[in-house]
Amino acid sequence: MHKPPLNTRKPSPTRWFHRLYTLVSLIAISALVYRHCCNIIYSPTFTTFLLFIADLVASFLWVTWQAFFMNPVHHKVFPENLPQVADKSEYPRLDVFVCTADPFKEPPLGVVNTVLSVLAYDYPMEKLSVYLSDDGGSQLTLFALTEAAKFARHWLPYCKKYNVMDRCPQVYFGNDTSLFPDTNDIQSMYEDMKTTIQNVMDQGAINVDQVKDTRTIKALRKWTVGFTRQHHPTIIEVLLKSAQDKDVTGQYMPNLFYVAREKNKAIPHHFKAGALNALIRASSVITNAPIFLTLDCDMYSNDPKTPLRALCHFIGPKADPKLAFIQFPQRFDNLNRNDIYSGQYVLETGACIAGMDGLGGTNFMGTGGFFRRQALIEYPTKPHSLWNEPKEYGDTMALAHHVTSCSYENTKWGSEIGFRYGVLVEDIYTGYRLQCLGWRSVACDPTRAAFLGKVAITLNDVLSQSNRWYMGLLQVGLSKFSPVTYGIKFLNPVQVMCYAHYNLRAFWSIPVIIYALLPQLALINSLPIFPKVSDPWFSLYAFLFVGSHGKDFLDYALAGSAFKKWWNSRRMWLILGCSSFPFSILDWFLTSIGMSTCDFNVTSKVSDSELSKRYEKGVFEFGVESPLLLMVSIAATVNLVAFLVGMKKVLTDNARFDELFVQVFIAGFGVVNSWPIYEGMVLRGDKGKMPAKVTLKSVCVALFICFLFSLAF
Ligand SMILES: O=c1ccn([C@@H]2O[C@H](COP(=O)(O)OP(=O)(O)O[C@H]3O[C@H](CO)[C@@H](O)[C@H](O)[C@H]3O)[C@@H](O)[C@H]2O)c(=O)[nH]1
Ligand SMILES: [Mn+2]
Repeated sequence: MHKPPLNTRKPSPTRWFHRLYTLVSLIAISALVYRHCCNIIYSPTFTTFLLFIADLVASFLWVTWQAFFMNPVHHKVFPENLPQVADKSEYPRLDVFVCTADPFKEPPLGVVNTVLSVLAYDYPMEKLSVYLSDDGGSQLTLFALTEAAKFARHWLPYCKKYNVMDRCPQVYFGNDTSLFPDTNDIQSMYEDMKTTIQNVMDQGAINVDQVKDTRTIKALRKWTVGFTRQHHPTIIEVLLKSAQDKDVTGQYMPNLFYVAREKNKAIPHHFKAGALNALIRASSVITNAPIFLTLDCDMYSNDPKTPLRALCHFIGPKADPKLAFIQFPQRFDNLNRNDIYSGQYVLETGACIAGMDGLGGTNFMGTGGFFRRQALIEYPTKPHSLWNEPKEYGDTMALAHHVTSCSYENTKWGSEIGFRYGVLVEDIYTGYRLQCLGWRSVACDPTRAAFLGKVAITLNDVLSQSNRWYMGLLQVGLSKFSPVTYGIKFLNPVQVMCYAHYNLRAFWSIPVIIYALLPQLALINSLPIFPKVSDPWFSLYAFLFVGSHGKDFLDYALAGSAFKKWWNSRRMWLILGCSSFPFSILDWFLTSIGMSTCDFNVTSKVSDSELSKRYEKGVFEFGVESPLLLMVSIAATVNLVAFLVGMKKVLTDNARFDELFVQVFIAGFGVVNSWPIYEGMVLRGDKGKMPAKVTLKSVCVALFICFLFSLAF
């Protein structure tokens, strides 16, 4: 019998345009490199050398960036055809892993909203299990989850009865919902749950004596004296058991588990990768679904049919047996209109994943990935036993406790199986290592986002998050598993370029810092360092600048973004280039010589209403004193000084215009981009302005740099 397709794969027609563009630009870049080489040979100065290095690094990153556009493909899925391909009873079981790590940075109310949104998936209930991993080891989180389990008994049948789309209750009740006969009832139940959770959060701790439910009391009593979040035994709680627990209409519920793996101060826990591996093992014992989904605690489900979309790749006669994971790109629901911090990563979560999809497999992004369990527990060719010990534990739960203990980690976990350890970006690293083993991956990017999460909304949070990411990426890029030396043996060379681009992106700081200071300092000292406007080489610079910015703008426009959003993204690249990126390199260096340990600083998902309001308005949030912000202000100040001095020079002496134009332009570009920084430094009076100390320090340092260089030139 002919079965309709579950998915299709189409190369994007835009690839021809990208390839042509890349070719033309490669010629221009070669000309630039030629010019630099001549300069180095015939007028070797410190300046020519620095400019050469800057352009060389920028060219490398630019060329590797083009790799993402060489062969984009789009996968489409047809969940509506599933009934003709498989009976519901044949659907595989599905485990969902939700990770949380800190009840004060990741409010439990948000966490349980995510949990509720996936519990309410349109999927056979007896096949669905949700595991919450709590690296914060917090009673608050467990308590919130028990409340959520009670509310779920009402919420799930309500969602199914009215076929609700927004199954995250916070979102559902936040929208103007259509009123059904029982909407008010369910809403007040939700509000009650919210108040109960809020109350214990306000107290900051749980008074077990105030809890009524005996099962919950028993669970909470596991937090004995001496229990800390860094040091405690495993806690696994079964909050809903599919075969027993029924919702208010008498239907079976999914399974729901709370897991806080054992922590021991003396044993590294490997952050999220460690948490996920503990869940893989615990769930292998308990439910052992062949497919699991990983989610960050802020990434709630925005579409109840998402697992069915994932099935379209995993089942059916044409399913790829070597498919390791399906990535649903990260999307966010709290972005402001023009996305001032460029948190959406428009291209990285759009064009780039389509690009890598066409080259052998999309990168894994940490959240929104449906995995074939087998891919993480064995080699594609060599079967590998999951257990390093015989199953002598009669009781499943005892075994589950055993496999989530720290001592269990003393195996191949993190090196050959499971999410890979040793770097701060376990996600992209694990995806990459799987691909090196011959596994493949695809992207699934439905019009309605499958998941929605939260972007960081203060500049410092954004910068320190990027600091962590790019440090983690460097850990891969500069290790023995670097795509350039290791990946190249297994992957498509163009895909290697993509990974190399991500892994080495922190070096973007080299051209940014050089271009943010050198032309400006030379300008202050009336030293021309670029071709005159009348020089034919000038047109090469103009072409490269306009060409690269124009292409980038076009890529954004094709992704449906407006000009301002694109502009903000360009600004963020400059900001990151002088703050997070150099710090990532420094961190990498300090860690590799053993002078620093890498730490996963969890991004805050809390936002007070004042802060959210300022973010909504699109003003930058500085607020805290931080070296990251200091770097940005220094660069901004140098550019302002240089621009003013330079303008005076070219206006008073017309003859100088020709030779100093490029430098005045670069300083001016810096000034325009730094506008929100100046506002934060001097024009604003609100709480989010740049702290006076940072402003003062940066002005002093900037003036000192200017002075120092006037001696050097
Ligand atoms: O020791 C830890 C630290 C973090 N987490 C969880 O990891 C997730 C991501 O942490 P977050 O602070 O939100 O980091 P982000 O930088 O926003 O996360 C992005 O980058 C991470 C590292 O590359 C990926 O794991 C994430 O999926 C991706 O969204 C959250 O659910 C945390 O609860 C843990 O479970 N244990
Ligand atoms: Mn996050």
